[in-house]
Amino acid sequence: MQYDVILPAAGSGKRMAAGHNKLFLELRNKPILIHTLEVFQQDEACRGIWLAVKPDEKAYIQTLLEKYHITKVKAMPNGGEERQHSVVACVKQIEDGQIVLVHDAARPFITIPIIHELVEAAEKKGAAIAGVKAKDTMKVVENGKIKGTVDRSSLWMIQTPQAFDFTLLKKAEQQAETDNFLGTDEAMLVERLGQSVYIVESSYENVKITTKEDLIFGDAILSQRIGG
Ligand SMILES: Nc1ccn([C@@H]2O[C@H](COP(=O)(O)OP(=O)(O)OP(=O)(O)O)[C@@H](O)[C@H]2O)c(=O)n1
Ligand SMILES: C[C@](O)(CO)[C@H](O)COP(=O)(O)O
Repeated sequence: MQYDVILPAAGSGKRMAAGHNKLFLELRNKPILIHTLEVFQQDEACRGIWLAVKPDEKAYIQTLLEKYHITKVKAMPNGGEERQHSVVACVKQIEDGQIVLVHDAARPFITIPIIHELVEAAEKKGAAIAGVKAKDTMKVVENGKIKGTVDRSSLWMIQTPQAFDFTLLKKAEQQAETDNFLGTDEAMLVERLGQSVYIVESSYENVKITTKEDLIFGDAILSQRIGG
């Protein structure tokens, strides 16, 4: 069970408003980006890491890779305007992928058992994504008015990693480019091909560091894991 992982890390962190790439913020004295990279560096099933970065951040990231002995990064292509474009930039660099995962570099708390469940599911079914069951009631709102409530029993909050047969992922990205379609995750691109995508139940700890409150939650997760 081998896989490659694409880590889009070329965002602007607007919602974090840190004044720089939020992935350079530290949790327990270590950059968020490194926390994420270390999971895949340590996973023997991970063949290679493909990291989409901002051109002007490449040199700094290279120093981080050397400092933390991250040796699996195969390429650091320039990210794009949208997350999807950053993922495509990595897809174009992978030559002989079989199972490829796409994982937000901003999700540092993913664990190897969940990764392996996703890889196994993608090997069997072609596409599998991480998610957790919705905990809040979800409603459709238009102009400040509730238009309806979505049945929560079938609602999941979707995360990454998202694992794919590489041929399928490439086909989905190519079709999206042809159609000028922009999705918020890669699963959307595969779904629109009519391909079934399967869920693997993940953890509520697998948060995406997006706003400042997530840093508080993230520190608490690390404290619990380290026992500190
Ligand atoms: N053009 C982009 C946008 C996002 N990302 C990456 O995709 C992941 C998830 O995106 P998000 O959490 O939205 O990060 P940002 O786009 O940086 O945040 P914001 O939307 O608040 O600006 C992050 O690891 C981010 O670095 C990327 O590689 N290229
Ligand atoms: C891919 C994702 O993490 C699934 O929930 C999410 O859609 C990314 O959204 P973002 O706005 O690009 O962070």
